Amino acid sequence: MGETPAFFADNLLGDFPKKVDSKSKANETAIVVGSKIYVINGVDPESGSTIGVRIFDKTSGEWINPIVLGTKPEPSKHHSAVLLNDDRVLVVRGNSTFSECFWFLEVGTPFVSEQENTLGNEVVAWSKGVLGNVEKPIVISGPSGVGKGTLISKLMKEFPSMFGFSVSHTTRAPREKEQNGIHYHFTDRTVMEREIKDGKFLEFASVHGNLYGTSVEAVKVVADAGKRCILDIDVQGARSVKASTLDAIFIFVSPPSFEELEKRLRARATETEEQIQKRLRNARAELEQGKSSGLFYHILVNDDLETCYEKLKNILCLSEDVKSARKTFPESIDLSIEHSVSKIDQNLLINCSTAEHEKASNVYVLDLSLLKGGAPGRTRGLNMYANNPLAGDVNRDNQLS
Ligand SMILES: Nc1ncnc2c1ncn2[C@@H]1O[C@H](COP(=O)(O)OP(=O)(O)OP(=O)(O)O)[C@@H](O)[C@H]1O
Ligand SMILES: Nc1nc2c(ncn2[C@@H]2O[C@H](COP(=O)(O)O)[C@@H](O)[C@H]2O)c(=O)[nH]1
Repeated sequence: MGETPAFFADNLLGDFPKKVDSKSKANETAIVVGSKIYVINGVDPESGSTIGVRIFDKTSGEWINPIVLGTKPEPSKHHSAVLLNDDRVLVVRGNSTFSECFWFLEVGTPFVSEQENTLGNEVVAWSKGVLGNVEKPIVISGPSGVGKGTLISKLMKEFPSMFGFSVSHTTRAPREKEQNGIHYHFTDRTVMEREIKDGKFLEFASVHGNLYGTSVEAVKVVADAGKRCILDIDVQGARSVKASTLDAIFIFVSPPSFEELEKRLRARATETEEQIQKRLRNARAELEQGKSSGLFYHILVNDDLETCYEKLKNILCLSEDVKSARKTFPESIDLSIEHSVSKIDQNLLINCSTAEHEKASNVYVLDLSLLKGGAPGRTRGLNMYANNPLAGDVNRDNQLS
């Protein structure tokens, strides 16, 4: 049995408050769940290592080192912890950007129980909290030259904070204006084949003689930014996504005629004649599959661009109201050592006020009512807004001063 840290030895014996934020000078938090106390050690970032978790079993008086699953948060000099629903602990890391601030330690969720049964050991599992009510990803397919990229660019331009593009990997050579990491991750076939074997891809396909694929990371990056992911992939890729765990909306874009498709491909002038011929041959098969496979619930004919774009927005329920309701989250908040957190119903109040900054609007409300997902991936649906107690008004538009 390990040594009980002095700061909460009394609590182990006494009436340790349940469901209450706890904080210690030793950068450890202790959370009571039934007969167990979960001790989270923030670790001094200078000494490295990852954030640690131990369990004290009050019944046996023993310390347990659990198997820790999921991606762990980076060490943090100070953090707070709050128990939610008796099955997960919300950890708020100090001095952190939003994307690294909120973490969930699952201690009694169905996932953890299942893993405990399989592994025959005490298990805890981390998942990262992601801001925003990210909706289903959108898969857009259609023959080469039909206008998928054009429609996606318009959507991203009009709703920059709402949509994020899944940057695919490809073995084809970059076109003149294409940038690595923005339009594609341009890569070698041998490297990509190895990464496919290593399970790094959600889907991949051989398209027009080259390999194309969506990495798991490409989709995660978009979701972590609190945005809805758009995938521009071929029909084979769409089929693989449909068979995967990613729950997406599938849209097929069709040309008004084959002649018009050919005209657009030629006018784009990005392919050689041989490549154009190959793409047109493949287009016939893609059009057939797109319309008859039952894979695509939405089929859009891209005749007049503006009309087609409006129809796309209708499918995605992008009315003017939705547009104006959507606001971006601030980049980061300063959770100094002084911060405190408290839970009221489904809201977590994070108070970062200090003596010097007491006039500043630095009380934040984290809305936990729409949580989705969880370990071993991400816990999504966190919503946050600033609450200025001095003005007595809640600013739900996230416009932090
Ligand atoms: N509705 C439209 N009317 C006329 N031209 C269009 C229309 N939509 C797109 N285009 C043009 O057609 C060409 C092909 O469009 P785009 O590159 O977006 O196709 P794509 O489907 O993304 O092709 P690929 O699959 O090869 O990437 C571009 O030059 C674009 O400007
Ligand atoms: N299955 C996948 N298909 C993809 C992916 N990224 C793009 N594509 C499709 O390839 C063709 C050709 O694209 P181009 O940029 O060379 O013109 C087009 O139909 C895209 O939809 C991917 O990751 N997976």
